[in-house]
Amino acid sequence: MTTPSTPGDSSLATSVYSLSSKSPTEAEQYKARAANWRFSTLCASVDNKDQYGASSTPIYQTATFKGMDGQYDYTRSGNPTRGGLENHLARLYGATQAFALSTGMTCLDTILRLVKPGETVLAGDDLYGGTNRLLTYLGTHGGVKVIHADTTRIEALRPYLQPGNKVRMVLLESPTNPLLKIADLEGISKEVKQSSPDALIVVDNTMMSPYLQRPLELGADIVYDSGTKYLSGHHDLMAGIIAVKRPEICKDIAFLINSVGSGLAPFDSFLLLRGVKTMSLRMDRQMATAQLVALYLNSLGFLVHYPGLKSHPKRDIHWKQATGAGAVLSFVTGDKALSERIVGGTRLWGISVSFGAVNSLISMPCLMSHASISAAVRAERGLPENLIRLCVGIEDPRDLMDDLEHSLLSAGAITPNLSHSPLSNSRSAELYVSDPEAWILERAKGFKRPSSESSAIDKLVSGVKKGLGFTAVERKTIEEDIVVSAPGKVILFGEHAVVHGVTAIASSVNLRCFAVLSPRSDGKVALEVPNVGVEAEWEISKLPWGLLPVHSNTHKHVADKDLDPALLQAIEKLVHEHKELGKTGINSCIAYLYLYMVMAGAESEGPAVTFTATANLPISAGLGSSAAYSTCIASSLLIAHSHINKPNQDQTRLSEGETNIIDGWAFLSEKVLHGTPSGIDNAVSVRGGAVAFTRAVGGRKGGLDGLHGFSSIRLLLTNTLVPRDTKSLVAGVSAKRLAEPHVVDPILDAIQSISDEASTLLSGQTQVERRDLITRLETLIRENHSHLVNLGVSHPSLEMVVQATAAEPFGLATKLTGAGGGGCAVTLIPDDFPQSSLDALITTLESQGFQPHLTSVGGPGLGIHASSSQKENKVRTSEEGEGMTVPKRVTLRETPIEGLQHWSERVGNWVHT
Ligand SMILES: N[C@@H](CCSC[C@H](N)C(=O)O)C(=O)O
Repeated sequence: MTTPSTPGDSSLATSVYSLSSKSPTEAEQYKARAANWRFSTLCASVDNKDQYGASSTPIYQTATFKGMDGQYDYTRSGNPTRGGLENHLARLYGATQAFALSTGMTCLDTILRLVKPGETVLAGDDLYGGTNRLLTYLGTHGGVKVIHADTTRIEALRPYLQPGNKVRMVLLESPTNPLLKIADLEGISKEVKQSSPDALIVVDNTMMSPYLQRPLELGADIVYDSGTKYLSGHHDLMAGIIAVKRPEICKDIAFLINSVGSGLAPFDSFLLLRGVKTMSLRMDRQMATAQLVALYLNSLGFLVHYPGLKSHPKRDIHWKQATGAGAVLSFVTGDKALSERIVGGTRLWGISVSFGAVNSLISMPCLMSHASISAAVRAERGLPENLIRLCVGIEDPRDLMDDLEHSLLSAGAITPNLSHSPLSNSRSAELYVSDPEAWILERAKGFKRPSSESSAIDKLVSGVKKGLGFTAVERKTIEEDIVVSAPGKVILFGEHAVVHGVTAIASSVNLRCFAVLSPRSDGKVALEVPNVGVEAEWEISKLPWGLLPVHSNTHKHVADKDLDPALLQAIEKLVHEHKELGKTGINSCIAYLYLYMVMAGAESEGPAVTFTATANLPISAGLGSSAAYSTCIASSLLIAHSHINKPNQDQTRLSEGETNIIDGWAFLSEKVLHGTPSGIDNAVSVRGGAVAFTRAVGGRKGGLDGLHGFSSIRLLLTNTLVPRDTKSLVAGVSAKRLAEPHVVDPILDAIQSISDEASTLLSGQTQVERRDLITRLETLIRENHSHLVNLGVSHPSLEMVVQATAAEPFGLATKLTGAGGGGCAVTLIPDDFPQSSLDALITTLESQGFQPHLTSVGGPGLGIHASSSQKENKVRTSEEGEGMTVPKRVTLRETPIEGLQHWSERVGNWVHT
C-alpha cells in the first residue's frame, strides 16, 4: 500500500486529485503551466481536482480508507486533504516535499529527533521562548549538547563548527523573535557545509513565511514554519509546516510523522489551505502598515527593531535574502511599567501572543511569548524586560495609529509637541493617500517623548513660576487602580408611595455594577461605560472650574445637599458636545463629572483618571442600576480624592462614618440622574441587605432600619424590556395626588400598612411559621400591586407577567417593582415551589418576550477591593512565566456580562460596608 507520507513518495503522489482518474500527463501539464507563475498566483491556484470536480479541496474527515490497494489506509499515515495542502505548500516553499503537522513546535520536535544523544545543536541567542524551552529540555533530558550563540555574526559561530564538536544541527531564525536580528542564511549555510558537512541547517521561517523568504533556496536543509501565523492568517487553527529538499531527509521526516501521529487533521488542513490562498495579499497590507508604525515610533526616538527601517544594523543582509520586512516589530520604552501601561491602554491592538493574523496584536515578550526563558537568561542575552512587540494586522492604518498614539499619550510615553503646527484635516487626508510615509512622519512631529532632562527642567520652571506667584497646575494622579462594586435593588413594597413619606421595603439583589478607577498621566479625566456606549474624555483644565460653588472648597468630603444649577448646566453643555451618546450615556457623564469636580474642589486637586464601569444589572428596568453606578462613582472618587481611605486587607467592614459619606455622594449623583429620587436605591446599594426606608417629608421624621431574617427568599425578577422614564412616572403620581388627594391619600395609607406589616414579618421579630410568612407576603404583594395599578403606574406588559405567574399551575404572587410603566416585575418563589414548575414558568415568560432572572435578595452592599493583588490581571502565557499585568480596567472592559461575577471573584479581597 502506498500512503502519501511514506518515505520516498513524491509530493505529487499525495495530491487529492490522485483519487480521480487523472492521468500523470495532466499533473505534468499543471506543473509546466505553474512553472512561471509568480508567488501570489501560486498561492491562489490550488491544484485540487477531485473525482467530482470540487473547486475547493474537500475535507476528507475520515480516519480510515477501505480496501487494500488504494493510496490511503489511515489518516495518521496520510489523508487526501492534508496531502492536497502539502503538495500546494511544497510548491510555495520550493521543496521536494512539505509536511503539515499539528503545530510549529511539533515541527521542531520532529526535526530535533534527527539529532542523536552526544551530538550538538547550535542555536541562536535570540529566539522564540518555546524553542528555547524545547532545546533546554533536550539538553537536560536527551543527552544532546545545546549551544546558544549570536547568529548575526558568522565569526561567533565558527569556534563551535569544528568537527570535534559533533554539530548535527544549526538552528536559525531570521529575523529573530522578538529582537528582529538578522542571520546571514546563505553565508552561514556555506560555512557550515564546509566545516561540518553532516550538520543540517534548519531555519524557523515563521517571521517571514515562504512569501518573503525561502531558505531552501539559500542552502538550508530543512525549513519549518508555524502555520498558525501568516500561512493561515486568522488565528483560527494551530499548524506547523516542514519543508525539505533532500529526499533522504523527506523520508526520515515522513517516517517520524507517521510513527508519532503528528500530521495535521483534515479540517485544519482545509482551513490552512484556504488561508494560504490569501497570504500574499494579507502580508502586503500588514507590511505596509508595519512600516508606518515602525517609522512613527522610530521618529519619536524609541529604539525600534524592524528590518524595514534604514537604521536596522543588518538591513543589507536581510534584503539580500528576503523580499519584505514582515509585519512584526518590537520597540523599547526604557521602563517596564510604562510598557505595561502602553500595552494595557490599547483597544484595537489585542493583548495576545502569536502574530501573523489579520488582527493586530501587542505584547510584552518577556512576560508572554518568551516568559519560559528565565529572567536571568533573558538578562544575559540582552532581552529587555520593557520590550513591546507589535504584530500588525490588516486594519485601517489610521485606526491602528489612533489607538497606539492614544495609548502612548495616556501612558505618558509621549506628550503633545506644542511647537508643531499640525496639518489641516484635508491636507492630512490627501497626504495619507499620496505619500503614507510622509503622512506618518508628519503625524509623529505632533508629539515628543518626555525626556528625564526635560521633566527635570519642567519641575524647575514650575518651581520658579510658583515662586513668582504663577499658579502652575501640578496635576495630581492616583497611585493604583481603585476597584469597586455595588448591587442593584428590588423594591418589595412601597415604591412611589416612598416619595410621599410612606415607608418602602427594599432589598439588594445579586446583580451588580463593577467599576475600576484607574490612573492616567495625560491631564485628562475619562469615562468608559460600554453597556451604554460611553467612551469619552475631557481635558481636566477645560472643565468649568470657575463655577464651582464656593463652599465645596471647604467641605469637599461631604456631599452638598442641593445640586448647583450653574455648575450642572455648564457640565451638561460640555457633555452635550458628545452628540453620539444617548440619553443614559449623557446622564452618566454628567453625574460622573459633577461628582468629580465638586469632590476635587479645585482644578489642581483633580487627578487624571479613567472610570470604567459595567454591570450585569439590566439598565432602566427599575432594579437600581443608576444607584449602583452612583455608588461606584461616589466611592471610587472619594478614595481618589483622599476623602476616605482605601480599605486595607485586614479590615472586615467599612466604617459607619465612611458608609454615610459614600451614601451622601451616591444620593447626590442620583439627584443628577433623576431629579428628586427618594434615596432608597442608593441606601440599599451602599449598605446591601434589606431595609425599611422612610423619607423625611413635610416635617415627618425619616429613617432607615435594617431588616434581618430575609436572605433566604427567592425572587424571580422579570424584565419586560419596556423602557420607561422614572422621572415622569414619579411626577405623574405627584400630579395625581395634587389633583385627586381623596383618591391617592387613602392608597398611600394602605401602602403604609402593607409596608408596616412587611417590616414586622421581615425583621424576624415575630414568631411566624415560615410557610405562613410566605403566604402573608404573597398577599401583601398582590395588594401592593393593585394599589400601584390604581396609581396608574402599571403597564400591559407588567399585567401579562402578573397573569402568567398567577395562572395555573403556578399560582404565584407578582407585583411591579420600581417606577413601573414597564421595567421589571417581581414574583415571590415559595421554598417548596418545584424546580420543574420554575423551569416551565421561565420558559413561558421567555416565550412571551420577557427576560426572567432568578435571584436571591439581601446580599452585600458596596464592596471595595482592598489590596493591590494582581492575580486577576495576569495574562497567563507560559507554565513557567509569570504572565503580564493587564490593567484591571482592560480586563473589566473585556469581560462579557455573564463573566462579571467570575471577574469579581478573581479580583477577590473585597471589603464590604
Ligand atoms: N504560552 C505559549 C506562548 C506561545 S507564544 C506563540 C508565538 N510563537 C509567539 O512568539 O508569540 C507557550 O508557552 O508556548
